[in-house]
Amino acid sequence: MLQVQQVSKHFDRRRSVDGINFEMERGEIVGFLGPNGAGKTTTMRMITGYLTPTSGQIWLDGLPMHEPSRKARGKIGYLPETPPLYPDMTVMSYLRFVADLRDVPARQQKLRMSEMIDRLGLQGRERQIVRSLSKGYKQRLGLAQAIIHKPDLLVLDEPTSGLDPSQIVEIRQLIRELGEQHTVLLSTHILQEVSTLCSRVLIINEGKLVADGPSQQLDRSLNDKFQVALEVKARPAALHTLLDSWSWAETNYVLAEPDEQQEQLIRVRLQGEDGTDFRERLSLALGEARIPILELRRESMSLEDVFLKLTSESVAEPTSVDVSSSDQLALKQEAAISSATDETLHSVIITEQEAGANSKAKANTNAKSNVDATKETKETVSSASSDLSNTTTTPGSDTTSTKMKDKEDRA
Ligand SMILES: Nc1ncnc2c1ncn2[C@@H]1O[C@H](COP(=O)(O)OP(=O)(O)OP(=O)(O)O)[C@@H](O)[C@H]1O
Repeated sequence: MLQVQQVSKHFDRRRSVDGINFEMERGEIVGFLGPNGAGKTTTMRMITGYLTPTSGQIWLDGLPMHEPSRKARGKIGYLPETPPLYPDMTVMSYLRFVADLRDVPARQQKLRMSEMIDRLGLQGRERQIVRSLSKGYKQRLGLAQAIIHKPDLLVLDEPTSGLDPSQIVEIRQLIRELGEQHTVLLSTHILQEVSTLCSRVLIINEGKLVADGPSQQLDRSLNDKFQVALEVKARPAALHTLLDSWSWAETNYVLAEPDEQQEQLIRVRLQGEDGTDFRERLSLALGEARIPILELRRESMSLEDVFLKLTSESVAEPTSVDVSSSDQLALKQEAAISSATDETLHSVIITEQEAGANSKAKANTNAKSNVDATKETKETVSSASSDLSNTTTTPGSDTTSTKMKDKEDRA
């Protein structure tokens, strides 16, 4: 339905959007994510025909949006970050005005306006002056103006930004309902919003598209091996011997006190050879060794982890399904390191069986700098969006001592 082909936008020679490509199918709800200044709004404004691309083409149902005709514009509904409302009009007079602008035939206008009132939950507010509406109701009216002409594609720029939690829930529900009849492109900083609303996610960073795929699949493509986080009570020495004897799970890291002979709480992250779930086997093996399990949970990257990873590094090509093994290695190191506290980073030794001795040394250095980069990005992103920072979690943050070993080192 929508084809964005090699689109760039330069402002004063600065590339705000840099050669992006993607397509959207009818009926999709696509989340458009990126840090502040990444180019989301600029891209959306080009798709809606409000900005002309410096280069590239945008096609909507075969009509060129890079040189939009009135007919092409009529196929799009757009809710910018600040809803385009006239504060001195009443709700009804504003809807009539927009219906006129959007070429809704005069004989259909009354019906269409009352449909908008019902659909957007604006009953009882028809005669209210727009200025006096709450932010949530202004957003509803903004959505009404975006769909009054029954567009095929709905483009929503941060539709829940600045709303209180109950208004966010209401607007999300409305978007979900709108998604049943419209194709939706939605930009947001709230990753949970993408998980709950969107079938697919696009991530843009510094004007370039760095990821495109179903949100679930993005997580898997960056994390294709089954991983578990485990907390047990054992003597580290005994646990190491047991872990070494398993061929079906590889130890990513172990967090334990230095005393190898002292029974203690130990945190372990294990990784299977592939995506097979080995939790049952693991619990049986630990039971047999009489090692009590205090916690066992599957570890996967959250959408937030994916977002932070992809926006904290420059990626030339969008990640859709595959990543290189070196990328996976860096990811594991980053994940392991981010589980340790700041105080414990100095004692971290990276474990990677598939990496050679040289790359191990390099990995160690990279891992530490990754921590700084990741922390910095997290700070940037969280200052940019309080919603994002609310969902940040780093397992193992209360650990007092970190020791990471691999089987080779111990041998
Ligand atoms: N009209 C303009 N003139 C000059 N620069 C612009 C203009 N519009 C956008 N930019 C620049 O383009 C870059 C991308 O901006 P854009 O608004 O698209 O980012 P965004 O991802 O929507 O950010 P945010 O999440 O903060 O809204 C920024 O560096 C911005 O300053």
